Amino acid sequence: MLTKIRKFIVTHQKVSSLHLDHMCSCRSRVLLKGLISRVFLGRNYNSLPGIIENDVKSLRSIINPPISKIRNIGIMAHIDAGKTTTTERILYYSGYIRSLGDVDDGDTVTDFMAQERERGITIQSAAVTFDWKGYRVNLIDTPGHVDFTLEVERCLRVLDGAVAVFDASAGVEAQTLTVWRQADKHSVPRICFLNKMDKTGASFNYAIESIREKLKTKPLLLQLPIGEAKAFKGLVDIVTKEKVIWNPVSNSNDGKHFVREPLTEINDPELLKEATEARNALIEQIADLDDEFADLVLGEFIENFDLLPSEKLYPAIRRVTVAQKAVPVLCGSALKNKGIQPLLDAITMYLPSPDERSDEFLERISRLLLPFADQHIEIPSLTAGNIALTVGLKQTSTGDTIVSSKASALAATRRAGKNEGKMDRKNTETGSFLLAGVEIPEPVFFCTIEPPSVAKQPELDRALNCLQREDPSLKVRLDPDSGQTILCGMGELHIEIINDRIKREYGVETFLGPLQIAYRETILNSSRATDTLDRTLGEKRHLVTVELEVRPFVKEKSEVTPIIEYAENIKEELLQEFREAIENGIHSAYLQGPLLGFPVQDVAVTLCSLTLHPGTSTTMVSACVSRCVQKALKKADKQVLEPLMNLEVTVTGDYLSSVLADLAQRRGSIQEIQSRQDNRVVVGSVPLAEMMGYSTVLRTLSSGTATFALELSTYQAMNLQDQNALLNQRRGLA
Ligand SMILES: Nc1nc2c(ncn2[C@@H]2O[C@H](COP(=O)(O)OP(=O)(O)OP(=O)(O)O)[C@@H](O)[C@H]2O)c(=O)[nH]1
Repeated sequence: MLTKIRKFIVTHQKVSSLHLDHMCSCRSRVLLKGLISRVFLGRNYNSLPGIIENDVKSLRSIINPPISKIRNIGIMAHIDAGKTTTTERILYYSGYIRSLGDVDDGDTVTDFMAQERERGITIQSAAVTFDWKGYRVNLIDTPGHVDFTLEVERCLRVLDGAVAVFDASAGVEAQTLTVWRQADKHSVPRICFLNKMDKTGASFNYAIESIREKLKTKPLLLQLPIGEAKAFKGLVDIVTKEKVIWNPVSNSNDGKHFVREPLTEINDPELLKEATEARNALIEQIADLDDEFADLVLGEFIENFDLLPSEKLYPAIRRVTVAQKAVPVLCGSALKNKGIQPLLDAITMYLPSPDERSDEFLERISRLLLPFADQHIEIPSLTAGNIALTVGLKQTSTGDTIVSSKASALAATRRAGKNEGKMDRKNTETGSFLLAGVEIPEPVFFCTIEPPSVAKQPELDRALNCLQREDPSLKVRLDPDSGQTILCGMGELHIEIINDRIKREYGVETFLGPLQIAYRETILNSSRATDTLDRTLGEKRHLVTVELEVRPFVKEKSEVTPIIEYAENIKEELLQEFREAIENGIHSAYLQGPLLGFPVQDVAVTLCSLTLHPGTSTTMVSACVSRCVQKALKKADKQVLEPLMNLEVTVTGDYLSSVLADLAQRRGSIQEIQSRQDNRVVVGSVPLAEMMGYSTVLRTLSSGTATFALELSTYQAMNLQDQNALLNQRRGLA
């Protein structure tokens, strides 16, 4: 059997991120993407007016941050929108300068050329590096003047994200349009910052409208201003429904201090109403752009968006931002020191790291090693026919084939075909140049696994992720009801070893729940159901009606993959567009059976009819089909299936009878008893549920002489009595 087709491009030592060397030194050298360009910045922070050496925070506060914690960001805008002032505030709040510079006084950090200071404008791109909440940010302040567009373009080529600064009283100005197009050309994800909210004439709504109209982009409103122009006081965070107010105790107005407070019905009824409406609109907007988020919203939160936690919104905002489907919009006043810290948070939360900007099918090999038992020797290259190890692959799992490019895989396939002289046409497809992957047996045991504290959950997730890629027979899933992490493995020992490795190799103490059997479910007769889903999300109406039938379908080899059939009256065009969505819906319904929530098998589905309102999303079709399948399954007579194991016990003759007697009590059936030299080999089958702790019992029965092997044979129907006992036990009745 061939594994899933996955191809990766392997690039050796590809430099895809922006490396900033010795940023604090006199002539900082910036190594740009692909080592193509070099920009020399004549800049000495330590000689700035008002800044003495000790004022500058060490850039080593995060040593070698992981690539996921790096942000290479540009700051771009029309002339005078306030980039330099914003950058100055950023450096101040992140601790790299102790006093605030002012473009009007000519003492900012980034405008360091004499001409820049004299004219109060930015000409050359200046790069600064700072750390913010565990992230390393390399930020380039680009010129806003139309004469220096080339400089902007030079920067954009190497940036992974950008902040576009606007004058909130002017909205989108000419140069912003030009820079925006350049950023489009280089596919740079962006965040908008509506600056100068304190200025007379500042208008949040006007600026948003002009972003929508002129930049032809979808603004994601993440904040609302509290007051405008002279009345500008602070912000409402729409995601968390909190108000953010700067300088609460007003002995200092440098903006370092601010408070975040939840909006309440008593203190801020108007703001709370506005924030709730804006949050609901934001949720609808993101659901329209991101299927994963739409699934979440439609599944759990459609009745009440207030229940959707902020933690679920952040990753979705990030995804649509990185995919450039929409642009988060924040606001503030750099000059009046308001709104900069949330902007910094947004940069780290929503803009991509260098590795996220590379091709999604790109995998980097950092080192090649030759194995000598437990010693490894690093080698520069490897020729065909050899075996070596590599480290650091992030997206590859056991069983995948890695190729340097589609073209090289095709060429290799053709060459192989020529040599063998018998390749058929089908085999000249790239996909056929795959090594046979590993056949992964279905896990039969599962148990919950928990870290010692919630804070350790990410470490546990990381460990499980790595272990799963190494060992595809280990499966990890989340229990949709309890939210617990579930480990599924091949046996007691397998799960024990995994648990032990998590402790030793990843340093996470874990707690395992009791080991449980992975049952399956099926139905005994056919049943029909109809379901309709009618939702309006944003401006779109999604309306779908499905009618389908489920029926028992036993194949020679039972498996969970559903058999799907379509009634003849379903139009071919409809199927072409929605087949995948329908099948995804059926698959997801099969994952949780109607009796105990175990996977469903041996059931065929016939889609009898499908009617759709034009524009209905595929996610809605999936959701409706899934719900309808579950409804139909629930109506049928149901049956639990239990794993039946092939068993071989090797035992000396004197213990044979006690082993057989014990197996009889375990609902075992014996097929034959073979003789192997002095030993007897008992071959039979037994339900897995009866084999918990069998190794200890067998050891006692045979004084430690017998051994046994177990392997999944099939899933068989439980008899009614055992099934009822199991159902009662599961429902807490026994
Ligand atoms: N009222 C108000 N004025 C601001 C704000 N931010 C910047 N300014 C003023 O706007 C003018 C331009 O600010 P800069 O920070 O130099 O703008 P820039 O975008 O870097 O300009 P270039 O480098 O020339 O492209 C200066 O006079 C600032 O004091 C703000 O939030 N509110």
